[in-house]
Amino acid sequence: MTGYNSQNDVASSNGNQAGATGHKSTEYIAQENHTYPYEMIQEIADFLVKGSGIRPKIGIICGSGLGSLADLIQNPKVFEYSKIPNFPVSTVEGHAGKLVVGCLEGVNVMAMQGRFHYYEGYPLAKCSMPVRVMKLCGVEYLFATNAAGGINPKYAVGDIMLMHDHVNMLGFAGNSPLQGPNDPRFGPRFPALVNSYNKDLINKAIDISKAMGIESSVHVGVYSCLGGPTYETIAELRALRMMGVDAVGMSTVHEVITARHCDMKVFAFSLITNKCATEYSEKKDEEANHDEVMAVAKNKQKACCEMVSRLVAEIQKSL
Ligand SMILES: O=P(O)(O)O[C@@H]1C[C@H](O)[C@@H](CO)O1
Ligand SMILES: Nc1nc2[nH]cnc2c(=O)[nH]1
Repeated sequence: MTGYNSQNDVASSNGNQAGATGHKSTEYIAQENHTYPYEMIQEIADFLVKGSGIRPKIGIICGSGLGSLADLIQNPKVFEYSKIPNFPVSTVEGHAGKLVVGCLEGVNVMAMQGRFHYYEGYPLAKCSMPVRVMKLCGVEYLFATNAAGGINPKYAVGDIMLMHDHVNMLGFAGNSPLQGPNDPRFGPRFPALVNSYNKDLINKAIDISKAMGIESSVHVGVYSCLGGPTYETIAELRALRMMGVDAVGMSTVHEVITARHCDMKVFAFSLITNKCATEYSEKKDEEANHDEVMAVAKNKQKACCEMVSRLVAEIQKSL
């Protein structure tokens, strides 16, 4: 271990502060931005590969209430986040805080039962750090799932939206998981994000939805991530709709950015857990709440699990 702890007080690591030239070292700037050096990510990846004896090809991030996706995994080796060196811990209900490594449909996979959100107090680089860990474990495909509010009036609660693009509201505000010094071993300084969501995987998922008989409740749309933890105001929802956003949440975008930066193929979907009101109303039952989000996710976990395992089986055919 390098001994570096991203939660350390930056000022206490005086060895890395501005030198005689007045310039801050790259390592110091990395610490200041709470980014993880490549070597530290490598150490976490080595710990997981050694501990599981597996090099996963697909990484899965389970959204709120969708942790049962990881229960599909055969011969699972389970790592509690608190036992993984330098890993953050999950603090949100519906995010168990476990990493499950094993086999799904004949493919080695790694699933996060619990992700890290910006509103938990973690900087974006820390929220999406596990994606880099996945990469160094050998992961080539990222499957990211989330619970989201449906803004598109055609979406119903319980529908699935396959993400084909996103609007990065945190990025509009100047925040990025790639902020700070760039390590080219992960990817380029200025990555392009057009075609971030793999078209082939989206098409396969559409075919799967037809085979499952659920195509009328599966859509292809645009997701936007806000910082949370508040749900949106009516004015914000109207603005998002005008921007072409179909579903809104508090995650995924920074994970996708990190995955594309290191050239992973990305598939992502939102489970629509609530309809976002765009008209003013005093009715309490029209307000979004996390209990409803969790209940809908629990109800729909079977379909979500089937979608994921069938898509993994499709990937297996092409390996
Ligand atoms: O982790 P995801 O994006 O699935 O969770 C969503 C966003 C918040 O964490 C929570 C709000 O209910 O659900
Ligand atoms: N931001 C946001 N996140 C959600 N997660 C589940 N539902 C919602 C929602 O309506 N808004």
